Amino acid sequence: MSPNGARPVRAHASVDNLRTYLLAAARRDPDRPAVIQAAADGGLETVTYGELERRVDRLVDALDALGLDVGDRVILESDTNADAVATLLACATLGLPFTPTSPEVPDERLLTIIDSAEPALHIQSDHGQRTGIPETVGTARFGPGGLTVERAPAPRVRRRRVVTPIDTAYITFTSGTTGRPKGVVMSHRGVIAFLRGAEAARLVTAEDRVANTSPLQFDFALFDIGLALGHGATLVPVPRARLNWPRRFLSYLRDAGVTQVDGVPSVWRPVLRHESDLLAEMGQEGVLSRITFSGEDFPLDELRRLQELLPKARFTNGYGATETMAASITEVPNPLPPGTERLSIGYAVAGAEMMLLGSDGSPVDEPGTIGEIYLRSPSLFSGYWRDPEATRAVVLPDPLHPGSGQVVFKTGDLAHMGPEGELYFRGRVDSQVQIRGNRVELGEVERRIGQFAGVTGAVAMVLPREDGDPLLHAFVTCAPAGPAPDTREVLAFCRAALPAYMVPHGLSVVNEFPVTVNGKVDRTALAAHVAS
Ligand SMILES: Nc1ncnc2c1ncn2[C@@H]1O[C@H](COS(=O)(=O)NC(=O)C[C@H](N)c2cccc(Br)c2)[C@@H](O)[C@H]1O
Repeated sequence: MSPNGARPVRAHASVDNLRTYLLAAARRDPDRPAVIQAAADGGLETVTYGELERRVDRLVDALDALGLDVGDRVILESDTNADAVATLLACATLGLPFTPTSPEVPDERLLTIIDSAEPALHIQSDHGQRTGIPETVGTARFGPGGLTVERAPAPRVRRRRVVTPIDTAYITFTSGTTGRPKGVVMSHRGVIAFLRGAEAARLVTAEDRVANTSPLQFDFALFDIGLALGHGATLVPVPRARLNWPRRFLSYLRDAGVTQVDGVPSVWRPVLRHESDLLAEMGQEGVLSRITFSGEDFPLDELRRLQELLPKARFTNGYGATETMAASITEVPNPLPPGTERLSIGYAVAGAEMMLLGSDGSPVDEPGTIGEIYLRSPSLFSGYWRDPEATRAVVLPDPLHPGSGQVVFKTGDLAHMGPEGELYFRGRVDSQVQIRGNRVELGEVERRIGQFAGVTGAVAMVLPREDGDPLLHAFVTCAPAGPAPDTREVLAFCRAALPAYMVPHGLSVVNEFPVTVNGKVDRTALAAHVAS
């Protein structure tokens, strides 16, 4: 509280603020490396925890001078790097919710987000290319030299005094399967609760160098920042240009001394296809000690090939949704036991609990029976931005104690329980399709096709049709060396193991699967492929 009770010059961050949590290591050992990143001259540069904190505080002063109030939104558009991290920490210090986005997000999507979030400020890096930000939004740039304001935000009255743990740390807009982006509002308390829960998984020590390969608007990137800095380790953001060149990607990891790589399964596809020898060499060196993946099922044949090349590495399957940051972190045996059909998503992280409910809302505790995952978690989001109806659809009264005021998160994911209560992902509720009156889990079809010799990946979907039943169609990628698999043989292979209604009506061989900006397989783009 300010001494004479007058409006404070700036709200001060209390306990449990993203900035205090992520810069704790700067107290202990300011000279340790916080970020190792690509330098302008093409080499690498290190930013220590002490230097990072200095940049944060300089940005706090500059942002504070703009007179924004706790809760005023800031769009942070950048690749992941030390100055982007400093900027989001400066926002956290002042209680300014940041909406992370990245340069490759198309203009019209950014404008949709701006229209919804009504931010006070858009900040991009010194060399950011974005133009056309609406006049109602202030604009600024950040860099190692601090903040440059191009257009000051409209003045406003400051009403808040303290940034509390339940204030919003970030609002990240998910594309959402329904198309209209939904703003996931995450509080400081929520994101810190998940990061604390993840600490119990002991993924990282202070000596680790954690490579982030996700774009900033994907909360996997925020997790990587939190995981690395929260443990006093070193974050190594991988420039997107490097990700598309497997050789440059691997040499970057090697040059930076990366010990862990976090990313969605698709980041490994080009490496497996073009640079398996170099990866095998690195596997023998034993520097890469952990691979953490999340976002979607890791196709098992690709995972097995990755494990063969990295026999000394540990593998971690991170499962969960942005609405709770995530839910579980599960060690994957390396090598996968032969005959493994599915990866476990284990148990919720410390402090949270997953349970299965049947479509009638009653608990499912019979091993093997499919139910929908409901999550009880302190990292539950505050709700969808300006969309109470969508919020009410997924934040539900605790099914075990409906009158208690307790709520759980309805994940929309299906799973079955194993013998010890560990869960196995069985697809999304909305990826169950009806084919000729039969319920089909597309993942089952994909799994069968993926077992066909020479097929390296399979995606199944129903293609809408004006008249008659929707048609089941499959897309496959195949090994670059071998011949393209014969469609008739693949469909016969499916018929040998699947009921007729689960056998695709058509099959298309594609060179590679298109991916969304977050790196997940882009099913919409695939469907358009057939329509074209
Ligand atoms: N490991 C899996 N196996 C299978 N299906 C997965 C996995 N992880 C997700 N999914 C699917 O993706 C949905 C959710 O998508 S999301 O909101 O974009 N979030 C994400 O993908 C990433 C997630 N926020 C996250 C962020 C940081 C760390 C971790 Br650790 C996880 C889930 O509901 C699942 O359907």
